[in-house]
Amino acid sequence: MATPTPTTPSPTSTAQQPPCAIICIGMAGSGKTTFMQRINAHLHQAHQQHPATTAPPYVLNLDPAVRSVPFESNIDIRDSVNYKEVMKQYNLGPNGGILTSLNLFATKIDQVMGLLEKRCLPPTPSPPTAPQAQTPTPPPTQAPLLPSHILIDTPGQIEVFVWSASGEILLSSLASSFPTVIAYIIDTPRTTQNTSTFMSNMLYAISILYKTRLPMILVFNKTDVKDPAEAVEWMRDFETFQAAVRREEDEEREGGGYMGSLLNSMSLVLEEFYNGLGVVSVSSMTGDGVDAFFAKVEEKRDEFERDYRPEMRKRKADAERQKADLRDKEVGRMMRDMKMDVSSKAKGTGKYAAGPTREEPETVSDVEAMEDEDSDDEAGGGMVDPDVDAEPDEDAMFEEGLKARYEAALQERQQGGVTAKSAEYIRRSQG
Ligand SMILES: Nc1nc2c(ncn2[C@@H]2O[C@H](COP(=O)(O)OP(=O)(O)OP(=O)(O)O)[C@@H](O)[C@H]2O)c(=O)[nH]1
Repeated sequence: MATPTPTTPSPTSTAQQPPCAIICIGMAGSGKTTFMQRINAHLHQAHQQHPATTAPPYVLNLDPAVRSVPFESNIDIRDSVNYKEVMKQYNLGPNGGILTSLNLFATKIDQVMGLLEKRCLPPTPSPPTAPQAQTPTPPPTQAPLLPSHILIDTPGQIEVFVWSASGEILLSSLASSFPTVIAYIIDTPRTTQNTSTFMSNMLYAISILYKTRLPMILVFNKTDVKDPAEAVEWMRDFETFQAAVRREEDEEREGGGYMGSLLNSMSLVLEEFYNGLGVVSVSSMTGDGVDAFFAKVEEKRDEFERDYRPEMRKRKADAERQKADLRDKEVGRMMRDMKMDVSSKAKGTGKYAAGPTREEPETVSDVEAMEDEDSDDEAGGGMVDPDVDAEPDEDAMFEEGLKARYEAALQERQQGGVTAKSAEYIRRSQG
């Protein structure tokens, strides 16, 4: 099998640009792993041809159930989680095993992201130090080339990855550090068999798009077996699709009815969705269309920076604002509770009531004696006891200090961030 030479020396980006993360998602057997192998080989080849300007990709395998991976991964979920052992230990079936393995892996997301950022992002410049006399400045060293792409293979059970808490943690963590694009791999021969299979696959893609809110490229794979031109035409022109539906109905002379009209209505609704998608035809077997795929990735990278990143920042800022509001409310509530405690203490009704309790008078002479005591107290009332006067200030300072500490503690707890909190949630749910 002839391997085509990459025509674009750098389908890749400039050296110090953060790499684009490409997440390969697709139904079981659609060819994700073969596609990963192909684009990985393509980037390695580009690196060999232009070692001074391009670096090899950084590769992650997130499929815990795959027996062997035909490419070398820098991070492999199987190194930290034993899928078979997980199934045995938790008494799970294959899907539960994959889900639990992903959950266990997601508890290490901080380490994974730390590693990714260390390997794939330029080092943050250290703060300038005061210039010292006689110390010659060392010549600037050449920064190592950064990978232009991060490639991620996922399990074939799409729902397990996309709709799980761990999948969400992995995706959102990646997207918060790198421009991220989803490559939705489609098994062209199977998907374009008929209009309803095609529509089912498109609905799957749309649900992933809306769930992840990341730019998406539809990769029609296995084009060496079947040309996706007809399916692409169905996306571009809904009338062609509706004509195909009618043709199928005529041929089958059954089914028609609601199915045909449902497909027709959906083709109208989906027109908007198709417009936002990148579509490429690829053969992972022959390498056909890989250059076009990387060109599309660059387009989507720009789209991510232009549309998705500001949207992500806005969502993050909203979440931060909500957290801050919640924190203020909690502090307010606590301070109100404390004030109630203090006032009940002042009235002497609580168990910490201030001062010695007074005995109840039993006789008239007792009452007279007590009144005398009171008037004696009042006589000296003009004198201000400095200790008594200082009390409210001390209380206020104590209250302020407590409030500050409480706010700091709340902030610290909340700054544990989504990932740590979610990881904690997963850990608990595993228990
Ligand atoms: N003819 C042809 N076959 C392909 C192509 N891409 C993948 N295949 C075949 O499709 C089958 C499935 O490919 P995989 O790469 O294992 O698919 P996958 O999506 O990773 O599968 P899961 O890991 O089970 O989800 C294999 O037999 C591949 O050889 C292609 O472009 N052309």
